[in-house]
Amino acid sequence: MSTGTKSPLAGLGWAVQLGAQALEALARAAKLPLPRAPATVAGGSPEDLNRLGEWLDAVAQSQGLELDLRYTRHAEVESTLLRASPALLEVFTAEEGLQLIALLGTSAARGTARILAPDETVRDIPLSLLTTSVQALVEWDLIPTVDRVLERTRLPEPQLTRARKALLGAQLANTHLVAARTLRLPPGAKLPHHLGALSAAPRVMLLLVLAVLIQGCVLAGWWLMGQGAFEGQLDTGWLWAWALMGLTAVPLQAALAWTQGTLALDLSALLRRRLLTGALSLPVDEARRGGIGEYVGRTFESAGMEQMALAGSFTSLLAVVDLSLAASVTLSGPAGWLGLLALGAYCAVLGVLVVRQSQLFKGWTESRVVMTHALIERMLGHRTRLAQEQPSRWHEEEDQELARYAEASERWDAGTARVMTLARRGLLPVAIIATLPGVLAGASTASIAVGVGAALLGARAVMSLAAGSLALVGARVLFASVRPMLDAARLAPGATSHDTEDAAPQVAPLTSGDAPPKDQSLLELRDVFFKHPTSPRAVLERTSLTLHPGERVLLEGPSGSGKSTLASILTGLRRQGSGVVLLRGLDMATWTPGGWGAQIAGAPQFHENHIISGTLAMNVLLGRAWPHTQDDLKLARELCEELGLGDLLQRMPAGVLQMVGERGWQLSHGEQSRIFVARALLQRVQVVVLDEAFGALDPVTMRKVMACVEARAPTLVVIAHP
Ligand SMILES: Nc1ncnc2c1ncn2[C@@H]1O[C@H](COP(=O)(O)OP(=O)(O)OP(=O)(O)O)[C@@H](O)[C@H]1O
Repeated sequence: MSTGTKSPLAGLGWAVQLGAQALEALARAAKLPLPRAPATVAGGSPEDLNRLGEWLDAVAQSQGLELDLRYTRHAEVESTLLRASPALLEVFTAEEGLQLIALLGTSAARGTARILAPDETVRDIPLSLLTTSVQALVEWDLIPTVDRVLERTRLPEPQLTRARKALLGAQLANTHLVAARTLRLPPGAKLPHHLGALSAAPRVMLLLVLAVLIQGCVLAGWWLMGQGAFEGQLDTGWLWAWALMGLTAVPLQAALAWTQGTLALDLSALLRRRLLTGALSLPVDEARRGGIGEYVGRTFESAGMEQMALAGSFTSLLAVVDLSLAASVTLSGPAGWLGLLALGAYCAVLGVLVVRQSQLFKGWTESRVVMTHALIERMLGHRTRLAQEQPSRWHEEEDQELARYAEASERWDAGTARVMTLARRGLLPVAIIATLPGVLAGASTASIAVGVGAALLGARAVMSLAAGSLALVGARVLFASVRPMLDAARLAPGATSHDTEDAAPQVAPLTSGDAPPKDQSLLELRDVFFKHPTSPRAVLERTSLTLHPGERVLLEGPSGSGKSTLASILTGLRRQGSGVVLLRGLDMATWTPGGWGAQIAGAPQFHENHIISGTLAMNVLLGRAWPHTQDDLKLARELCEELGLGDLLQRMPAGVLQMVGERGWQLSHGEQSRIFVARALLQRVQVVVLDEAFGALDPVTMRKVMACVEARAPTLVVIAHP
């Protein structure tokens, strides 16, 4: 495929070994915050190009950032690149092989891409060139075949190039590839950093300016009309001026809606990402405390919070602009300072009523959360209750919960109706009373008209402000129930690195598969103590354990003695109460959760583990980078066969790509437990911890599984009953 000519991308791509520098330069150019002390990543450069993605993820994490994969079809690479920046791209050229491109931006109109070259100069290149180089990642092994076909056609250039492109496009129509890795802040990064990255402050300023301009146009229009009418010269010129003011407001209104809509979308996406990350990072005991029902309840509440917070903030913001204009018009009307005082006092009364509403909303929300929790519990325990509970008791609690909910709803609705009616109708009479002294003192007709206009404007602003404030107090109440999840997002990988100004450096995932020398300890526990907050006695007391590379350890103990608790500490799911836990000589506190997880994997007890709805391959390769490579799929098949699942694979029409889980092929107890073992073994970690993983297996299968685990796990901890 070599043409002997210089590649158009020559000198513009970063060598793969310079991936860390490329990421840092890209982050700086894209104005993303970098930590003062980046975390350590073992292995300065990727040793295995098949694991380049994992290595880049680890580097991004060490810099307090994350890479979001833009996985797309061959034909859609260009449209994906248009929305991907800032991003790191893997490209393939015949002359330089695999390289990285730091993409800063794209322009669809000009068809160009702005990239950061290794000498840190910014260059514009054709977007099509970038697209072709990305597509070449999956094309290169097809090109010789396509060229052989085209050779016989003896097509001249440029038809030959076009024909090659068309043939490759047709062949690879359903092939997926990673078009780009977008560099962004992890969801758990500090809120000001996220708001800065979204340019939230200038966008809010723009909103305010647009709102003032729109109201200015409306007021100017009415002033023109009023002026013309009262001076008796309402000719066509005045009407044109009025119409012009009205028309000017139309594009401004469209710009306002666009700015508000796009900002709301960005903020809502940020909130959802943060919630999702938080839900997955909740400490295991905290997540369990409320149970699955409370989890689901909180998720529902988060949707309500998002809606109320966004709608409430925008409505209140625009209402404040309207109210300020209404106040200034009131001042120039016959009511003057008295009118302003009346407006202020009225807003204060409404404010008190709105705050009172928050108590009612809290009660309503609590009864709703209790109801959701109870409903989920009932659904989960449905069969048990059908079989074992007295039918007469089935709906007893449900009826009581419903009655409490209906009562709380009624109180909230009645209160809201009162506030809104007062906001809608109450200000006008107050404004008229405040205007009376001015009118009696002989104010002119024009001045009275201004007073009426101010009252109408004020009434509208007060109504919007009341609606916005009600939504905001509601959002505040819901925030309290969603807060644990939002806070937990800060525990997610990469999220803590920006806060390391005085904290200890964190160790990001080590991508190197090297184990320490055999005489050095790999994992060490010294005098570990652990107690559940709700329990008076400790589960683990002065527990010590040293594990060297390659060792096989069997942990036995009676039921309730703390074996699973110890396993959860080893796998990093729980932090010990006191004592020392060292991995490769480094204390647990110095590792990021991702860094620890990249070294030790565990298969939790059966009832704690889960088959995810998806393909069998996805279930066993859960710990590997997405998308799966052909090598990964081959290994997954091999391992399943070693674990005695070969027969199952043959029965499944789609083999390892068969859908399993709740909505797919229903796996038996023993099959599921072997999938859990395969999942732990395929994580490319140094230590595998299996917690009662063989309980559901017959003796022959168990021997087979044990042999496979012995052969595959570099270092092994098996937990079992005596
Ligand atoms: N949230 C909690 N609050 C208080 N005690 C708890 C909590 N969770 C677990 N425990 C207790 O901690 C102890 C240790 O539990 P663990 O699951 O580690 O035991 P185990 O040795 O693995 O038992 P088994 O062999 O039966 O699985 C048990 O007595 C359990 O009841």
